[in-house]
Amino acid sequence: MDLDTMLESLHTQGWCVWDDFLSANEISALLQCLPSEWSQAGIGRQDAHTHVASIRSDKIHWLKEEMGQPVHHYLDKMEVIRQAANRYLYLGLFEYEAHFAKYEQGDFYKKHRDSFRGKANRILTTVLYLNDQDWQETDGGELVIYNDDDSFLTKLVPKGGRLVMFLSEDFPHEVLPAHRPRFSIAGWFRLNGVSAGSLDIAV
Ligand SMILES: O=C(O)CCC(=O)C(=O)O
Ligand SMILES: [Fe+2]
Repeated sequence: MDLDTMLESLHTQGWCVWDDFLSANEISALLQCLPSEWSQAGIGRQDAHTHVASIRSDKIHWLKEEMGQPVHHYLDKMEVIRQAANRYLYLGLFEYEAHFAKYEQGDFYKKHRDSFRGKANRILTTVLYLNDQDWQETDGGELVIYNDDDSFLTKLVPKGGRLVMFLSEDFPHEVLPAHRPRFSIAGWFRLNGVSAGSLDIAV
């Protein structure tokens, strides 16, 4: 996979898988940047963090440039993707927000969409896996992606260096319970969220 193939896949099918997007060395450098403190993940931006536990049990920590050179390097690569997606797919992506996610044994994220039609804000979802290369199906934690009509599309093991991207509105997806600790960076390219006259920009 390269940038052109990625753009072509996003254009024709709305999703793509880029294996070895980062090398094993780049992944271990990112793992050195993992935070020591994690927050229980929420659902939705305005959500009061209620009823969350039945839907997702992962823990997250938002990425910041200051977290170190490997994070900086990752965000630089995402910036290249943002500009390419805007230039060739006219997606109008304005910014990128991303968090580390930690799924401990048994953790899951039930089927959901990352964005809802009409509230277009998150446009393009990215998930980069920070696990070993040899993650097996028996280790659980697969990402299952569905079509817009909820029919099964594909099931992907979260092996290290793999980058998955899909249009946030169009693909319901879920994370099956992990049988061993599972680390990732989940991110979203967003529009400049001017809604109801108020600016909604990730900080
Ligand atoms: O970790 C994954 O494979 C997907 C995570 C996800 O769906 C999310 O954070 O919204
Ligand atoms: Fe998601």
